[in-house]
Amino acid sequence: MELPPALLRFEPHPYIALGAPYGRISPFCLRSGVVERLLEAQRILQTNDSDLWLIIFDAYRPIAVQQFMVDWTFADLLSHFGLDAQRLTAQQRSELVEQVHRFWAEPSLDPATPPPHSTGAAVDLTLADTSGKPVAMGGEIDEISERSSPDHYFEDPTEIGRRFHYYRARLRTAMEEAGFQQHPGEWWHFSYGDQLWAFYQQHPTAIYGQAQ
Ligand SMILES: C[C@@H](N)C(=O)N[C@H](C)C(=O)O
Ligand SMILES: [Zn+2]
Repeated sequence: MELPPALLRFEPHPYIALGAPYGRISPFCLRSGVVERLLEAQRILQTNDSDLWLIIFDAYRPIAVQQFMVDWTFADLLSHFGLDAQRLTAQQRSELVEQVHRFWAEPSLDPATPPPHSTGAAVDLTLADTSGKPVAMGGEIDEISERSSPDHYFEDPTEIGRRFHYYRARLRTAMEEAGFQQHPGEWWHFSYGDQLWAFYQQHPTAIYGQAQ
């Protein structure tokens, strides 16, 4: 189902802005059981701090878009390091591919291993203030760096580091209390009912497979 207006979203959608092939499909869709839990997470968040809101960065992602974003991220890394795709050594290529797949799931077409967002059960999100502006979390969503680890600022003694950790903890606590599982390497990625959730929650199987 389409996300309700009670949940803020990034506009324009970041991957549509990059030209990702959604066709007529909305990226702001999720399983209804997942939407209910998101609303519950926002309610929990606001019982502790009424000035904070959830803001959705990305939700449902067709496999063609997963492939597009894997290719886009590879090209972005090439340009970041000033490398030419035609002149890569085998080792350089495999190191770049490994970096991409530390953050992006394989765009698998096998129904037994669907990419998380293709199930409609995974969501990338952050916190916003009362004006709808995303809160500084000490790293950008989709950033390929050590800062993306949820506990990156855990022992940071600086005031700003403590603030980043505080907001990351607020997001995680609200989402976990509503039943979500956080990705161990990405502070912004949560799911309910997909394979990653089942693995960490020791649930015998995922609740949701690839959505059509
Ligand atoms: C990179 C991020 N947007 C993301 O969603 N990562 C997970 C692991 C995925 O690709 O499903
Ligand atoms: Zn994600």
